[in-house]
Amino acid sequence: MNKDSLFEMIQLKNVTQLYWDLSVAELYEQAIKRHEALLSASGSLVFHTGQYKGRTPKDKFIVKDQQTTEQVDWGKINQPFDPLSYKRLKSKVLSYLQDRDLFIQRCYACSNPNHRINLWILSERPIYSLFSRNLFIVEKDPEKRKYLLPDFILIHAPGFRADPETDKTQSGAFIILNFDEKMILIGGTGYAGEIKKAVFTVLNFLLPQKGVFPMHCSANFGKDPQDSAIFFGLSGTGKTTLSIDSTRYLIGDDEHGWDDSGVFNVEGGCYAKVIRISKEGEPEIYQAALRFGTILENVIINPQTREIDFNDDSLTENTRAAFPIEYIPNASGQLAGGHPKNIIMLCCDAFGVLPPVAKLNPEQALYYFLLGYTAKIAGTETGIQEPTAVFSPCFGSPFLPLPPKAYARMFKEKIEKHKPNVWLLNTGWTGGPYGIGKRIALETSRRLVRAILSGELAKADFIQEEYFHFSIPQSSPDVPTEILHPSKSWKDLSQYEKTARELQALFEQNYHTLSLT
Ligand SMILES: Nc1ncnc2c1ncn2[C@@H]1O[C@H](COP(=O)(O)OP(=O)(O)O)[C@@H](O)[C@H]1O
Ligand SMILES: C=C(OP(=O)(O)O)C(=O)O
Ligand SMILES: [Mn+2]
Repeated sequence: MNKDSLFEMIQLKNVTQLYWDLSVAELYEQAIKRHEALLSASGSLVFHTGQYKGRTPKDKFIVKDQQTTEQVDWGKINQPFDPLSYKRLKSKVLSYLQDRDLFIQRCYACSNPNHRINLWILSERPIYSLFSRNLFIVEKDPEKRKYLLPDFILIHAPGFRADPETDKTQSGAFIILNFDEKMILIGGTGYAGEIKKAVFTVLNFLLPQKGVFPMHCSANFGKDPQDSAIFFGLSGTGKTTLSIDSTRYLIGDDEHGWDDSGVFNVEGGCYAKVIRISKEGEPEIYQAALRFGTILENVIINPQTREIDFNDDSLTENTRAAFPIEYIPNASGQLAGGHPKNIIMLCCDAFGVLPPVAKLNPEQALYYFLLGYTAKIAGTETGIQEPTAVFSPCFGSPFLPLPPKAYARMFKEKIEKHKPNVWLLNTGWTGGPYGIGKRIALETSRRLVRAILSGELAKADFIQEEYFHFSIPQSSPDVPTEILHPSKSWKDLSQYEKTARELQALFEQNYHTLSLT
């Protein structure tokens, strides 16, 4: 593909210079030269995203074409965009890109060759070219890379702002997926996570068409690549942190597919939260975050010494490190593993009602998969901070174009066929709700995960919990038994019973609002 055919394909005109597949060092130079980023004392590259420091689901749209009209679960999450407005906005973005430099990375998503999707990521800024290089999979052979034709093109113009009135967007920012044209248009937002999650959303539409189950989960395996485990969970529940473990080999930290041969990573890199990260708690991520090639997003850096301060949350809690998966010492190298023997559903329960670990029967597994529960701490406003329950069906509703039942059906088929053990793991509060109890120590969650994955925990004695009816182990290696059951860890038993009943009612209410027929 040469410059002219690219221009013809996406009607791009008068770009000053096109930079194809720049290397890490070249992208560093470009980003620094343009004052987009600062070199840290340890070698990573720090950049700040401006107004947007997290995803904005209300700015995301899917263009209504024949295929999407019929198949997409339209509503609050999947918002339609009309093809004519898309055409107009796209030409505005393309005129904005005139007389600018443009950085292109040719890479792909899905490590399984049968499901590979080639991507061209075009950005006006070199830092996002480096992000794409780090997060997606890069063809090692430069000759092959040169001839990589795109299945999807992503045009990224963070400096362009839409006018909601004329452009039919919700704000100056937009993430628009066009399946007919096989294009993704992102503008007005500098949060790098939008790039990877937009591609994931595309795959959540395309993979099911081939009978592949796409999952918002992390994955790793033990000594045997067939002994794989997956960890479902909403943002902040521990997918990245708990799947990166010195006793296991990492397949991936966020997005996977499951087909007849097992699980495979969609990506080739990690996007780890680094707020208050410690060398002791998360040694693998900590060292990766400091390395040459890693991008640190919205992390604070000393303007003179160029030392990084991971404790500084003055820009956001959502500070991130983006690096290739090889930066994790025990990355598996093959980005794939067998059919999961264990499935762990993570939640961060700020009500402190769910036990640190519970075993689920297949029916309960399907119920919790559809529910997609976690609970967060409400914004830091003055006064009391009440935990708020979040329900995100299939642990990823912002990324799922199809109705939840489409993914639930695949989940059910997979667990019926491969019969994994399914567990619920609360990485949130214990001994009481937020404000009274405390967050379960990362080390405790790690021990529980190791006991699950070694097969040890399945051998424990279990008791059935009275509100939720799942099975709680009576003991687990190296974990104090009294923390395993909330009715024992809470000081105020009647308060526990009241909160448990309330949460149970919330679960039922939410489950019934899902249309599953
Ligand atoms: N018990 C725990 N289990 C897992 N993570 C914990 C725990 N306690 C605190 N954390 C912190 O919570 C965050 C979990 O985030 P992360 O692993 O990035 O979630 P995800 O990948 O699901 O978005 C990390 O910053 C981690 O240090
Ligand atoms: C990148 C994201 O995913 P996660 O927090 O699950 O790692 C995100 O939600 O923006
Ligand atoms: Mn993550």
